[in-house]
Amino acid sequence: MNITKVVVRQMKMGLKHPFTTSVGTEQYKDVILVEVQSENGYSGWAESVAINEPIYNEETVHTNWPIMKQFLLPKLWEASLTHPSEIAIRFESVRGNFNAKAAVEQAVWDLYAKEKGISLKEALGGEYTQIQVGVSIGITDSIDKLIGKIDSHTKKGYKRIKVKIMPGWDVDVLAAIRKKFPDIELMADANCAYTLQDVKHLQKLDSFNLTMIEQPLAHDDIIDHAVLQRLLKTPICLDESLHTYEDVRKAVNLGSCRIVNLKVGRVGGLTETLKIHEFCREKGVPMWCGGMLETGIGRAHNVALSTLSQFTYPGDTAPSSHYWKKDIITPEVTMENGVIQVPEKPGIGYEVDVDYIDSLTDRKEVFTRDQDA
Ligand SMILES: O=C(O)CCC(=O)C1=CC=C[C@@H](O)[C@@H]1C(=O)O
Ligand SMILES: [Mg+2]
Repeated sequence: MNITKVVVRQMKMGLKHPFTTSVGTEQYKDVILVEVQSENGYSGWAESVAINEPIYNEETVHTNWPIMKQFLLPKLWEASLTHPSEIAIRFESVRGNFNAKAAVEQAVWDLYAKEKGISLKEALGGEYTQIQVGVSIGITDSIDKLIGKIDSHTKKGYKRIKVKIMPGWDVDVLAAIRKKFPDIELMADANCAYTLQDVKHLQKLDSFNLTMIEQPLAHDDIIDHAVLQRLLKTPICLDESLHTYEDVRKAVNLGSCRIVNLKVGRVGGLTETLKIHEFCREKGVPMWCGGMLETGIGRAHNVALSTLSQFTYPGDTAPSSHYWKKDIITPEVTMENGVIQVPEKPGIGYEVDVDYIDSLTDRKEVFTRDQDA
């Protein structure tokens, strides 16, 4: 693959519904899109999951741009590529900045698959022809409103309901949910809202038959999570704490988690995702695809990686219509009876609506091989 041009865009899309977690509320998304073009005329696409403020991790759309421009994109020109995994090696000298690295690396994976004429699922070694879909419901103004949302989403066929919890919005909420929905597959995401001082309180969650409790403690911890897991019956799933294969290896070996939420943007891309997947497969650790309110381009990547064999739990991979009035891909990602049919077309398998993207674009920069990036 000879990459000749890269287009970086920042666009704004309004979410259909504000999304509230223990760390804040998102009403819209500023999204950085990366398009890599090859001399053969193909375009590979991906998006950064970085948001406007450093509340989920330390990156933002504002940090992504200079890191891509100064340190990542010039590495694309170093030599031609035979496989996208070579990008991850070139990016090793750049510390952190996993969202930015992933967006560039994933776009190269899409380009690679399109040049080969195979789906991204096939390029990754995926197996499933359809994926089970879960939905993540943000914190609401009242328990009744949350119950109403769970009811409507359950009727839409979602295979798993994820609710957000935090101190003061947890035990009563889960008790009300279980009273109304005793049998649904239910999990809770705390987004780092508790500490080891809350152990006694967190042990009350064991009575709600949750499939997992996601990221109860600090975003940069695996030690306290190992202490907590030994005191809980419910499996802990980690999200924010896991940035690399090494983090996952240590967390699993320490007993900090029994389930892994895999967000390709959090771990720096699909090559690292495959390393983590292989480790979890060998250790028998179940995985699922986490979401970052992606547009259709990021969603398409998530659908493809959810076909890997160890992704045995429904992911946060709701269809386009759950988030957007109009998505930036055609067809949009749709769901029937709680499953998404995995596209078999080359690359991410959906057409990118470039005209619509350009109508939403606030900033755009073109980088070429013979330019000082
Ligand atoms: O994309 C989705 O539907 C999942 C959304 C979601 O749960 C999250 C999005 C962004 C950051 C987090 O607050 C949270 C998560 O922790 O998974
Ligand atoms: Mg999470």
